[in-house]
Amino acid sequence: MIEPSQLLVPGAAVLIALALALTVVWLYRRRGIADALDDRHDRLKLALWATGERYWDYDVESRQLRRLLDDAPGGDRQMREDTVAVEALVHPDDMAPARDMLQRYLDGASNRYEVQLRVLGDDGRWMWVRVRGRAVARDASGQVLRIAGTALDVSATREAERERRIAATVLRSMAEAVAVLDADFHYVSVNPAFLRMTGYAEREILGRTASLLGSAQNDSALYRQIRNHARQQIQWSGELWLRRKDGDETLTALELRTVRGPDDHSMLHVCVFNDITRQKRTEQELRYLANFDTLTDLPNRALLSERLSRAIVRAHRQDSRVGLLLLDLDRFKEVNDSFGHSAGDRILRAAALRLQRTVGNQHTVARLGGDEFTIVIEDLADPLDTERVAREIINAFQAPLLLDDRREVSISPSIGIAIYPDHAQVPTELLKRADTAMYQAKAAGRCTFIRYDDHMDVAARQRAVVSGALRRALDRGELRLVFQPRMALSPPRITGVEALLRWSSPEHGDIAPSDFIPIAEENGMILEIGEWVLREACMMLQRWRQHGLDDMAVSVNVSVLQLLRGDFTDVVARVLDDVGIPAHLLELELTESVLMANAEQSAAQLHAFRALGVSLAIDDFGTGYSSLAYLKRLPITTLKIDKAFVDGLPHDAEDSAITPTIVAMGHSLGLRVVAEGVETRAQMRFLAERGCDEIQGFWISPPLEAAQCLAFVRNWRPASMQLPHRAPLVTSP
Ligand SMILES: Nc1nc2c(ncn2[C@@H]2O[C@H](COP(=O)(O)O[C@H]3[C@@H](O)[C@H](n4cnc5c(=O)[nH]c(N)nc54)O[C@@H]3COP(=O)(O)O)[C@@H](O)[C@H]2O)c(=O)[nH]1
Repeated sequence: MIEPSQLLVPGAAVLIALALALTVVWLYRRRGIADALDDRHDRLKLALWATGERYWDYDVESRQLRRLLDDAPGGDRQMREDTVAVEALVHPDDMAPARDMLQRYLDGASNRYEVQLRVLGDDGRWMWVRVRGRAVARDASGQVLRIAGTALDVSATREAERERRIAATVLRSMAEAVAVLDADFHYVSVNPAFLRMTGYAEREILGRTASLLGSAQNDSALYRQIRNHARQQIQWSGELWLRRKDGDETLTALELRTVRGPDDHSMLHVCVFNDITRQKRTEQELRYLANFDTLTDLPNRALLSERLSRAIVRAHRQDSRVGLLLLDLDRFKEVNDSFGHSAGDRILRAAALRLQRTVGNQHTVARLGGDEFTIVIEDLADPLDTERVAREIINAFQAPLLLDDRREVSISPSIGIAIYPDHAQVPTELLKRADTAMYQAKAAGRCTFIRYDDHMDVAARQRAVVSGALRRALDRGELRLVFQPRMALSPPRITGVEALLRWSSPEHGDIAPSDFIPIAEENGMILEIGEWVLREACMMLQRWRQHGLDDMAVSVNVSVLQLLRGDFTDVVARVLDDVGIPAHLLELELTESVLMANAEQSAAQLHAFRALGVSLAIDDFGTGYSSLAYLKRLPITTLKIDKAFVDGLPHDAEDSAITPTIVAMGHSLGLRVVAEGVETRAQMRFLAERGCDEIQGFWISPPLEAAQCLAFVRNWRPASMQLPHRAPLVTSP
């Protein structure tokens, strides 16, 4: 029989064994669970490490944050963690957004907690983290007690994003047009400046090939060159025409670089375009302005010098000659002043055209300025060829130039010729020689050409010396006036004198007015000298008036420059006023050519002189090209027949026919007619018999010093002249 105690013992033992077994199982399972947990923990740790995320757990009430710190995986299985107050961790500026987000989440406005903020890193620096979390514990009423989640360091991403945004903003706001093309030269990105430059919308460009903007102005070799550079990843820069959507073409400065695309495999061509159309145009305009004369479109002095230099270098190499023609339009200034400056411009343009047509395009025709032109003739086989060209030019100018539809003007050239290497070796000297020759052509009577020779230089140098001396002559008192009496024929009496200028230079001796007045006109001194002459002549007359010669008049020669000076009427009025002689006793003599060339322009001024009461004479009448129609419109009082028509009287048939005609014509216009250069009694008789009003010339008296002139006039008696009775007026031979 089994004792209950015996029964108990095995039962207890079973129980104990069972308990032990259970304990072992439990312990075993617990160990298994712990192992499984450790495993999961490691996996979580691995996952967090792999994603770069950090685990955190936040206690809403204590506002403490428990962090699982980021250790290297596979090492210590004890995860390091710490607990910090949120305020100690989060950047003060980001506390508010963090709290706001928390509140929204706690209020249920957001189904997860997500925010980006700066937290203090392990190294003590702020770093941007993206924080995400959800509630992991709630109380019975559903209130969130804890939130757990992960935090990811996004500093680098944010920096990259910031840089991308800056780059995009810069690209958008860049003045330069930027286009990015893929490896096959298709547009993949363009900026607004590019769209503005090309006139296309973005959708019309993206995906299209670069040839969309191709221009025929670009050489196909240029495209090949650009593409080759791009493919070889060599930077390319240069000029490229782009054809806009509207068909217009834009010249651009292109900078092309090839870079790796974001995937690191593909190539992207980044093109930066600058619109240089205007800059180029400005450059071209500047180059044009620097080298061409804008009025005639001919090369200017600068370009001429360049071409002439090159021609000389070539001629030197080939042992050949270069001819240089320097051409000046005769009396252009007078024509210009007469017809007005815009007409003058038209004449210059027409002259330029005629020159170019005459010499042909193979020779350089340039405008040096004013009415001066040059022609460069290269490969001169014979120096005489320059004269042939000069002759052709003079012939070409025989036909008048068209001023406009209705008017035309005849203008002749004077041409100076110089030849390399015969006359000079360098362009400047060659030009000087041609200029000297041109002056000689002018002096020889204009409308002609003259080839330079060495003697001419002496004359040119002398002219320069005289010009310099003349500038000092007034101040040094080297100028004086002489006076030539003028006599009325019926009844005979001395009516007045013509004041004539004389220059006695201590260095150069007596210089004739015909030599120095053109120089004074050239260098502008005539204005000062002319005013001096006017004042001196009036003062002398006033002195003679005080000696009883109170009905005598004085004539003063007026040069074209004085006439054209706007204030000459004022000068005359002031002198008359200062000196105090009656205006009608002053006569201004203007040469016929001056007056005719300036008829239109100066008519108003002549009327102003007449309004002052001053008399006006046409000097050297018959030598110019006056028309009666013009004469009639001018308020002239006197006509002075040029000595050239008096010289042949009374025997020369032409002079004998012309002078009475001029007398009759003058009278028909109501003018007083004076014959100049009367040297003989026979001339005087002829003129007196034909009704000429007055004479002047050596037969009465040569020009006299002031004192002698006064004595001459005072002592003059009509009987001494043995004057004839007036013959009937003859108007034709
Ligand atoms: N603008 C100015 N021009 C002036 C002035 N003074 C003179 N001149 C001009 O110079 C030119 C030459 O003048 P000049 O050498 O004085 O000769 C004058 C007379 O001496 C000369 N003359 C007069 N009578 C005779 C003569 O019988 N025979 C002869 N062989 N010569 C004679 O003629 C000149 C006068 O010419 P004109 O003026 O045309 O009446 C001359 O063109 C002067 O005008 C000045 O101050 N300003």
